[in-house]
Amino acid sequence: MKLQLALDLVNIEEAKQVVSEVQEFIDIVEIGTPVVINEGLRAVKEVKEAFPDLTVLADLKVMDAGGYEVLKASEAGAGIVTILGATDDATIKGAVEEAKKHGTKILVDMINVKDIEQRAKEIDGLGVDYICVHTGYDLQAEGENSFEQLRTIKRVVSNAKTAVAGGIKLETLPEVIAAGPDLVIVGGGITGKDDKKAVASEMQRLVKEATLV
Ligand SMILES: O=C(CO)[C@H](O)[C@H](O)COP(=O)(O)O
Repeated sequence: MKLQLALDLVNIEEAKQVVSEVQEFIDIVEIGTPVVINEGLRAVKEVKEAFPDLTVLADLKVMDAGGYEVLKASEAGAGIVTILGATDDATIKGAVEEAKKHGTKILVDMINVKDIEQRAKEIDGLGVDYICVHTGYDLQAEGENSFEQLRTIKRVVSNAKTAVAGGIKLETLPEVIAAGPDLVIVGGGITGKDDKKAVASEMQRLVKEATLV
């Protein structure tokens, strides 16, 4: 089980500052969609250059032109690129094909997919690396989370690894870990805390403990 830090509401300098505080406790650093919108793929490039030992995920949430967008993110240094599960199979296949040329991994974000079970089964046959259930900010604000969806994909996905994102906090992490995802993605649960190091350290401890069981 791995821990990914999601950076969403920062610029490049702030991103580097946060990563420098918690880098020893995380496996993957996500350059979130708002950061890419504000700063472009330069954010991926600069963070990868500053932290070459960390895998950088570019949260592009690709919906079309899968091959081209994966190419550009890979050139910038992304080790993982996100594609939306709600898009068509052709886009996902194009992304997977391009990713293989660069050794990049594809994480499919199932945000706003209505029939998670059916779509996860379909996507699991397309050669992607991760299938991720995700409750976005707008539904988090309505009190939703992805924990039940995580149990669903754990049941039906057999090729890809599983991931979960959306509002995970230190207090809810044990419930998430109990469902056994391969990747736990945490944004505000770390970045919103005064002592980011302490929270990230404790999260890493819980994730590692579960991995050893
Ligand atoms: O992709 C995202 C929003 O679309 C976030 O990166 C993801 O939800 C994790 O952040 P948080 O833990 O703050 O919800």
